[in-house]
Amino acid sequence: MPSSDSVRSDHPLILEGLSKRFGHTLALDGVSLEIGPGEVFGYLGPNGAGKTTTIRLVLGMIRPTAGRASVFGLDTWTSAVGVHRLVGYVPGEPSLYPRLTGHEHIAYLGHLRGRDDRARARALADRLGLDLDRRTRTLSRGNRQKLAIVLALMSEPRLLVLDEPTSGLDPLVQRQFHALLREHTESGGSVLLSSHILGEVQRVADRIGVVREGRLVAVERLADLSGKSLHHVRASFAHDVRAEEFAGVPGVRDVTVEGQALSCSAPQSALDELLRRVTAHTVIDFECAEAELDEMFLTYYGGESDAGQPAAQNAS
Ligand SMILES: Nc1ncnc2c1ncn2[C@@H]1O[C@H](COP(=O)(O)OP(=O)(O)OP(=O)(O)O)[C@@H](O)[C@H]1O
Repeated sequence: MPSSDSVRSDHPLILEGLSKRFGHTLALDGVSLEIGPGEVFGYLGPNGAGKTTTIRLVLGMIRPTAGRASVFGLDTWTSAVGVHRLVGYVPGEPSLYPRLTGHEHIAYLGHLRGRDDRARARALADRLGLDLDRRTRTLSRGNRQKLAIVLALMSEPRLLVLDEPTSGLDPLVQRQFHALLREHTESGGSVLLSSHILGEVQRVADRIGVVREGRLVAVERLADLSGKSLHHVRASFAHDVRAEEFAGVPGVRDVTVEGQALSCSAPQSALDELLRRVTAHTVIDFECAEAELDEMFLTYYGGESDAGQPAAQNAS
């Protein structure tokens, strides 16, 4: 039988009853979670839910009020230096030295870490289309984000912690970035990916945790969550339509029809049938947009704070 410590040291990340209080604010309230080798865990929540607080605890930047976080068995507060060797971090707003170039950042970090990752960093920059010769103060937000990704990935960390990493990246670069994440997980690396946008994590995550008011209210496999993601649908037709035609689709809600215009909300699982009914008519305009995550919370995890408890028990 392996000892409990050796079990822990196999785990890229374990949160156990992790809580953080700032004065009167309980920013994080007893979050427990395990991320396995090769797993991408999407950590979703609206603004102020506690995502950044969790990341700061995972990186050992702040001390838990209760509970603990460990990375490969190392307590992130008491062994922060060891943890930093294993973790690559991409912040939402990278803090870079404005007068240094990309190359100089790479050399500086390599010096701090005592290793030479320049060749790998150059290869990463090439794939992302980043010019390492420019001073970072002249870089666009997207290029600053690319540099942060290069700096986090170049040392081949075993756990990547990403805070809304693709918010400044164009779709082509996002695709490259997702390919890099896949390579990372295929070689056994793990990812904690925090975001308030479901779409951002949906493309890459294996499991998704929903955090609200400091509590983990649900943990689900991606396949189960995607059927629930809520969409707003609007359509204009060449002639009058009746609300009943659309209201009959299971899951479709808030159906309103005003003359020739339909609007309603539908979970992803209902879109196919809804579209069939829409295209039975002559469509002159159509719009389908994923609802903001906050709204999805209100729909599936809102109301009573215990709404997501059964799902939360699946946290493993
Ligand atoms: N240093 C601090 N002092 C006081 N309150 C804080 C501090 N840091 C965070 N909080 C509070 O803790 C709660 C959680 O904040 P946190 O930044 O973790 O949320 P978040 O999910 O990352 O939100 P966002 O997406 O807006 O970054 C908020 O109510 C926030 O105001």
